[in-house]
Amino acid sequence: MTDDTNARIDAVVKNNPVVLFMKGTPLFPQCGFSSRAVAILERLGVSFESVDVLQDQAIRQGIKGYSDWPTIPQLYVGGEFVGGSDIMMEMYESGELAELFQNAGAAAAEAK
Ligand SMILES: N[C@@H](CCC(=O)N[C@@H](CS)C(=O)NCC(=O)O)C(=O)O
Repeated sequence: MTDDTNARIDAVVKNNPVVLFMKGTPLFPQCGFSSRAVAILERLGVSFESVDVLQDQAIRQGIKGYSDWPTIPQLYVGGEFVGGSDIMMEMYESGELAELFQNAGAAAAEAK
């Protein structure tokens, strides 16, 4: 991955509380895994920034090296990699994902 791609990914991840790297857009996901990730976030009522990796091959490949995770979608909360759609689903079902967003929200509120 080039330094430029790494810097672009880093900026999106660090400057947005919740970011989903996905295929397609939340309105028109282009893959079942991305669609599932969007559905989980929408179910939790979380507002998020999305990045369509199909629009940028450098980001599509670069994000895998950035997180050391081989697939898309990828969820980042508070600058940290959380996981793909399987992990999101497990965390959603256990309540862990809702808790993560609550804690992230509390941290953002405290920082103000
Ligand atoms: N277990 C993963 C599966 C995701 C997956 O298999 N993604 C594939 C198809 S969308 C992928 O990213 N392949 C590499 C690529 O398309 O660059 C998850 O739950 O997120």
